[in-house]
Amino acid sequence: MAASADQTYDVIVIGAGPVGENAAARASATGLSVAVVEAELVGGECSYWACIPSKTLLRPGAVRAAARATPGVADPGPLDAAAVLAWRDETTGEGDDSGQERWLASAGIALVRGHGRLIRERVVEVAPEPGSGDDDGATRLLHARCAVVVATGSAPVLPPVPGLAEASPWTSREATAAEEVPASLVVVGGGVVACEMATAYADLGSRVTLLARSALLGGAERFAGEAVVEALREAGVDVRLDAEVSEVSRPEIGGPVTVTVREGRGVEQVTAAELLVATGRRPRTADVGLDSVGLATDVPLDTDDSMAVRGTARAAGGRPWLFACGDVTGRVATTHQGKYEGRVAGDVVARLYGPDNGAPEMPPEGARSWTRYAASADHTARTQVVFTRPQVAWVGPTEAEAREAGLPVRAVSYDLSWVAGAAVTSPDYAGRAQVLVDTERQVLVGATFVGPDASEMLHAATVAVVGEVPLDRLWHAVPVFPTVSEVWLRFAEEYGL
Ligand SMILES: Cc1cc2nc3c(=O)[nH]c(=O)nc-3n(C[C@H](O)[C@H](O)[C@H](O)COP(=O)(O)OP(=O)(O)OC[C@H]3O[C@@H](n4cnc5c(N)ncnc54)[C@H](O)[C@@H]3O)c2cc1C
Ligand SMILES: NC(=O)c1ccc[n+]([C@@H]2O[C@H](COP(=O)([O-])OP(=O)(O)OC[C@H]3O[C@@H](n4cnc5c(N)ncnc54)[C@H](O)[C@@H]3O)[C@@H](O)[C@H]2O)c1
Repeated sequence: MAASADQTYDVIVIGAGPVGENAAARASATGLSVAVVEAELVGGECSYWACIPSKTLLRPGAVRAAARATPGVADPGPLDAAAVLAWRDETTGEGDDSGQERWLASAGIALVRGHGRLIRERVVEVAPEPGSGDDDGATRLLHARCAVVVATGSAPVLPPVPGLAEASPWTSREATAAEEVPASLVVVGGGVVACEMATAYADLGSRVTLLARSALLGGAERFAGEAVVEALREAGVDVRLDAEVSEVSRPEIGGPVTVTVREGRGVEQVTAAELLVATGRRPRTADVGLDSVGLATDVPLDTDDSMAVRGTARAAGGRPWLFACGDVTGRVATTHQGKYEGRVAGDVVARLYGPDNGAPEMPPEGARSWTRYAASADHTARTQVVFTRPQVAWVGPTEAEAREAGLPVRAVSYDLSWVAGAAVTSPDYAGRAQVLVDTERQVLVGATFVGPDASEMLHAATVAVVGEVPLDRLWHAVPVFPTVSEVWLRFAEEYGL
């Protein structure tokens, strides 16, 4: 459904990434009229330059490693890089978002292509983006009868290193969309993007150097980052920790790039065919017109747990009119957690403004925890998987974070290679898992799994954490023999049950 001329909708969502789409779908399903404004591609960063292409680039290496670790399976040899990149293109649709556009239409959601910006309360100006599709070159105004949801995502940050910007380095966009595999690659950063892309490009045959200023995967348990360092080194990646990049030089764009690195032992230069900078992202709030409604720009949009933006005037009846969800809030930067926030925002808007469709009553602010009207899991049960080899998957706080928050926790750790399921997976199976038990309440508050396919083991822990399942009840959740999930029995035994 293409929108035309200036129009009024019940709800306007700025940004049609995975998060905006979810907010729009939940609000629209209740009968509210909804328009989403998109400046680039419907589906957002995740579909074209982030989650989907990166996971496609990582999967062939994981399959090859599994084959190599299984007796009797022939070594598949080097990856066919051209075939991997072609599969990546297939999964991203090569930037064709017509499928997502059809999905919006089928859900009855209007799509307005262009750059959306608030110009006053509940009024969004949409300026055409060159080449963005069905615009007729005219700026249009969209009026929201009820609410505006900002879901504009985030953009990569380049640190202010002399010569870096001029060297035109790759960010995650270029790394996930590359048409060729560079012979050598320097990766700056030690977070999720750096670790995943170092793994993928080493798999694809690049000679990779990873420069991290501290340990790897700072948001995860330390033992997880250490396992990734070891595995990357085994895969041939030159991992340098405590390495500060002080200068970058690239005499010719497209030519070799030289990075000056300060390490404990002195100053060194590393030259490679390409440079990837993966030093974090910032919420995209600079050009959304937030100043027109009295909010600061270029900082994360501060929301409460109903995803209502704090600091804006309220509509009649004290109802909030401005909501935000996903990366733009700075709460959590993953697709799944952002989509959860999008569902919360959509449900809150629908309950506050929509027709009565039998949805549960919304409790007063402060009493909404664990209802569909509050993104409570953002605080206590956020989940993340890093698709390195080994994979790193966790829910809830790390042990250090839990202690800092004053929780009385005991960490119970177990070597995954000791369970029968590991022995029948591979003779070389390596991994570690840890749960955090709140010793006063006798429930799990966090868990970390490091190992092959750890991603698929996480959800059991998430259910236990969110459900606050008492340990003596968890004892009756009998894990299947011989699976790696038998570690759950070992956790209980180690804890003393
Ligand atoms: C390399 C990489 C790999 C990742 N892998 C994973 C993963 O495996 N799993 C995971 O959970 N997360 C992953 N993430 C994180 C994930 O991509 C983000 O958390 C997710 O995309 C956030 O969704 P969003 O809808 O908030 O923002 P986005 O996906 O960024 O979407 C925002 C949309 O808003 C549009 N927009 C912005 N401003 C305007 C405006 N003013 N007007 C109109 N439209 C506008 C943009 O064009 C975009 O389409 C990865 C990130 C990176 C960089
Ligand atoms: N599998 C996934 O869920 C997945 C995959 C990729 C990205 N993401 C999300 O995307 C977001 C961005 O990822 P990211 O890896 O860019 O950020 P990040 O915050 O995970 O890591 C940033 C890294 O850059 C380093 N750094 C920061 N400033 C620096 C500087 N000036 N010089 C040198 N190093 C510097 C930090 O120490 C850290 O190691 C993350 O929040 C992540 O959640 C998720």
